[in-house]
Amino acid sequence: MMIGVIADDFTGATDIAGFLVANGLATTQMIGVPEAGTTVEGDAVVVSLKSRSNPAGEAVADSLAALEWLQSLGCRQIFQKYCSTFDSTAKGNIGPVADALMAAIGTDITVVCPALPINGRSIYKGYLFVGDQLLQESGMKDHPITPMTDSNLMRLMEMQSKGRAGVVTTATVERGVEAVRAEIERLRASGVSYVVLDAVSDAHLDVLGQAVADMALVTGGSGLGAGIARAVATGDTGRIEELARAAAEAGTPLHGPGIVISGSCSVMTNAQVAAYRDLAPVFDVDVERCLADPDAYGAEMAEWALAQPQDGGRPAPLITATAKPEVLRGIQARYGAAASEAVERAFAAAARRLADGGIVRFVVAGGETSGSVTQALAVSGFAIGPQIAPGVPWVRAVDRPLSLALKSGNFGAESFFVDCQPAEIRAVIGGAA
Ligand SMILES: Nc1ncnc2c1ncn2[C@@H]1O[C@H](COP(=O)(O)OP(=O)(O)O)[C@@H](O)[C@H]1O
Ligand SMILES: O=C(O)[C@@H](O)C(=O)COP(=O)(O)O
Repeated sequence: MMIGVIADDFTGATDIAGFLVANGLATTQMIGVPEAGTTVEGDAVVVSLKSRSNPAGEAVADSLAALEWLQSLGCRQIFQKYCSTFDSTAKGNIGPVADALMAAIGTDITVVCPALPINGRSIYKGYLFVGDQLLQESGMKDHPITPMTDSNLMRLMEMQSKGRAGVVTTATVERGVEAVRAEIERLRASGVSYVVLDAVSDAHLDVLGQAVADMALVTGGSGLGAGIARAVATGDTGRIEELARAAAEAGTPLHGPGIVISGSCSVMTNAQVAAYRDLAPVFDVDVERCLADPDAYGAEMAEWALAQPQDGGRPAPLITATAKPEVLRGIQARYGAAASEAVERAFAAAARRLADGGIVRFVVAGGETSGSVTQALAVSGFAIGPQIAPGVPWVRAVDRPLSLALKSGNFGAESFFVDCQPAEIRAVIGGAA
């Protein structure tokens, strides 16, 4: 096994797994840390944790347990995967987890690179941009759990971790692989532990992937994962085609009734919900009812969805808690973090009942939301299929007949929920081919 990934949420895990497969590495995604002794074949394995927003001590313990299992498989590189919008404030978990992984692995240096240019996340002089905006000016400033008010990755890492941070700038990246390696070494010798890597294009990620392919620990987003995969994959086009065929077979969504569950409040998910609302039956979640009795209310959502006909070209029903920033601010001012937790718990209860009721295709928007839903479905791992949009592959549960599309908050086009419908339904309601 070459690469072991520890992902801090479930959409992040499917995101990087999809890019590793697309760039030539046979990859399996595990849900939580498998029992000791569990073995997996392939070039890469991704452990999905739900550790982005829990207390740092828990995130560290879960990540170290994942590390131990990955080391038992003989992984020669560990990849700490977090969000391309960093999703980690001054008190966040990325620094504490990175500190703990460095100590456990026995290294004094790692890199920090959440860039994902294909989805508009780029890093310039250590500042993270989302599209044309600094991270702190993007929709991420209003995130319900991790509002991002700083865009400087060096500052964020130094606030969260024990180490000092430095940066390899675009100018160095453009001088090539050896220049990047030399700069990382120079920074290490000067006492830096966290080297932020600038990247504004896939060409930069190619250079970076080659430069860090031999490091024991790297940290970042799926863009760096793709760069490393391109650097270490055999380059044999036959093998890449064979992997693509295997992925298509493993990941092709199952036929049968589906559901769309949306718990992300991102700008893009708001637009996707608005677009799908005109086409499909919709259940708008009442947060107060989630707070009052999440399990009973979740079951009620599921009964509503199961009663919606899906024959005759009708799209899957949508259950949504997605709210605009001003509405969310009101809810949070009134109920605090309990509101988000209650919504997640209600979605978990709904998911269990939906699967028991025969739903075989789950499209879920939001990382925390996807974590709750997937954990409720009690699956142990995913085979990774083709990407619906960059960073969102179809995945197939390995131990039950379930297909899932776990969508990161800001990923996918406005038509994403339509794009996830079977071809015969898209032919009726429109959407991508
Ligand atoms: N209307 C709402 N009120 C309060 N919290 C909400 C509401 N809708 C969703 N949430 C919560 O917001 C969080 C969104 O996070 P997540 O699912 O990770 O989305 P994203 O991928 O956009 O970060 C979840 O915990 C979800 O339960
Ligand atoms: O890099 C990304 O944006 C994703 O891989 C990711 O981590 C998704 O997290 P959410 O936005 O919370 O879904």
